[in-house]
Amino acid sequence: MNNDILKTLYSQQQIQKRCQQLGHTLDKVYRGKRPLVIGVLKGAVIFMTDIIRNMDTYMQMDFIDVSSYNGGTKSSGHVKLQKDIDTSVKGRNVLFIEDIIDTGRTLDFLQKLLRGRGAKSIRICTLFDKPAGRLVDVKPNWVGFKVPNEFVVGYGMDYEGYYRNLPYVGILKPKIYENK
Ligand SMILES: O=P(O)(O)OC[C@H]1O[C@H](OP(=O)(O)OP(=O)(O)O)[C@H](O)[C@@H]1O
Ligand code: HPA
Ligand SMILES: [Mg+2]
Repeated sequence: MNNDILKTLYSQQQIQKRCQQLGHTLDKVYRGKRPLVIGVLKGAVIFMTDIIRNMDTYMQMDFIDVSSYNGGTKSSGHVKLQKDIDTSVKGRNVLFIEDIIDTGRTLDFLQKLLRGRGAKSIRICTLFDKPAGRLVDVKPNWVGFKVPNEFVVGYGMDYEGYYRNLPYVGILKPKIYENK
């Protein structure tokens, strides 16, 4: 897999350090609020498991599965709900955990969905933010790192389902996805 990466953007060590910092910040914010922490499948799984272990806060977790890239490098423009959460969000403090916000479509869809179900508060923590990709106005409350307007993989982020298990994040060589 390493051979397919053009450039490393953030190392495993940098990511782990940032997870600790963000976890401690969220710990202070959510202490006593019993949040429902929702991971957005599949990309957020790796970050979710790292961040919550840096929080000494009573919380519950759930997962929602939406997809719009279908494994490729371009958003289809249509966010499809593949699997819903099992928990009621009415009156709950919801914290979304995401791997990346790019066009903003995924989180725009999810915020609207849970607002309609009566969540008390909805906040977003994303490890990566690609502001130059934004097509819909979504503002995360906490961001780990910014990434340039390139297709990035690793630490949960995929191309055709691969590379999620890379412990670091890098730019994928365009030759991997060109002529597809
Ligand atoms: O801001 P956006 O343009 O909506 O892009 C961000 C979303 O796209 C990716 O998910 P994807 O739909 O590829 O599903 P996956 O998490 O299963 O890879 C990523 O994990 C985010 O959830
Ligand atoms: O740059 C990206 N890489 C992987 N998945 C993504 N989903 C949105 N943007 C990206
Ligand atoms: Mg995702």
